[in-house]
Amino acid sequence: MNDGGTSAEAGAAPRAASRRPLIAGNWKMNAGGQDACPLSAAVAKATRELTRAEVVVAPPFTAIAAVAHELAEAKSEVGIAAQNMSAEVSGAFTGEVSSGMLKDAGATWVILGHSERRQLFAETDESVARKVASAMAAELRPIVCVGETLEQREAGETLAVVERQVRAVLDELAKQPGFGVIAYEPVWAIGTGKVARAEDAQEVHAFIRGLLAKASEDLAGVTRILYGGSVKADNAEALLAQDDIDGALVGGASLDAAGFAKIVDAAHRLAERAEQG
Ligand SMILES: O=C[C@H](O)COP(=O)(O)O
Repeated sequence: MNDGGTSAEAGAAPRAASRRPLIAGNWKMNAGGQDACPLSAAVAKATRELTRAEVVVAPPFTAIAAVAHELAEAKSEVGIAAQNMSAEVSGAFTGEVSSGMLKDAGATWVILGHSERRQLFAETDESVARKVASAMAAELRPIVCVGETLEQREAGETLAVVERQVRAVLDELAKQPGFGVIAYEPVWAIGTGKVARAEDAQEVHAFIRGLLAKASEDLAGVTRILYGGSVKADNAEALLAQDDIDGALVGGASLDAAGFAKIVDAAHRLAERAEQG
């Protein structure tokens, strides 16, 4: 990828055994009603044996409690993420949902700073950083999304944009290395079917790891960096095989349990192969 220069060294830390691949399904504003439980049950069933990968689903707020109940009944290891939360703990914030409410409902993860939140709901690096701090204080694991728009990419600004977004949350993530996750999602690849070339994605992931290493080598070694943007069963393996791609944040393809399970399977098999040397 030809992009503007920045200072972080790429690929600062080798793939660590502690970075179990994580495949998270962001349902976005879908499957928030009657369809949430059958979908989560189908994901649980289809991924049960794929234990080398960690699996998370992110239903809309309205379905979190029902999905948590469904997964508990199934004795499933599939985790639950919310798609957003308030940085505030409680009070007069009509329409907002706090970290405590999400935990009570059964979430242990929260997606923060998704590009749809940044673009459509005016979230900024500062507001995302506040949310990350609030989530971590409540022991809710953040999946922090970063990524450039097409315009920024074409202007050669990819690494500068990603650096700015990562730096905004670096101090928080460094407080508890490995607790939070970063998802690199080039905005032009989200929901468009235009997936980043694996080597281009790897370059940005290595760059992000280099930024983490500036805070601490430990942080760089244990932080999982997911790729997101039109990940599907047929392109997952090439992406997940990259040294610094530790999983995927899947949108559209996570609404089909069988297709989603194929992505999890790719991560599981790659991890198995890596273990066998
Ligand atoms: O959170 C998920 C991403 O926005 C990717 O969505 P997508 O897989 O539909 O492109």
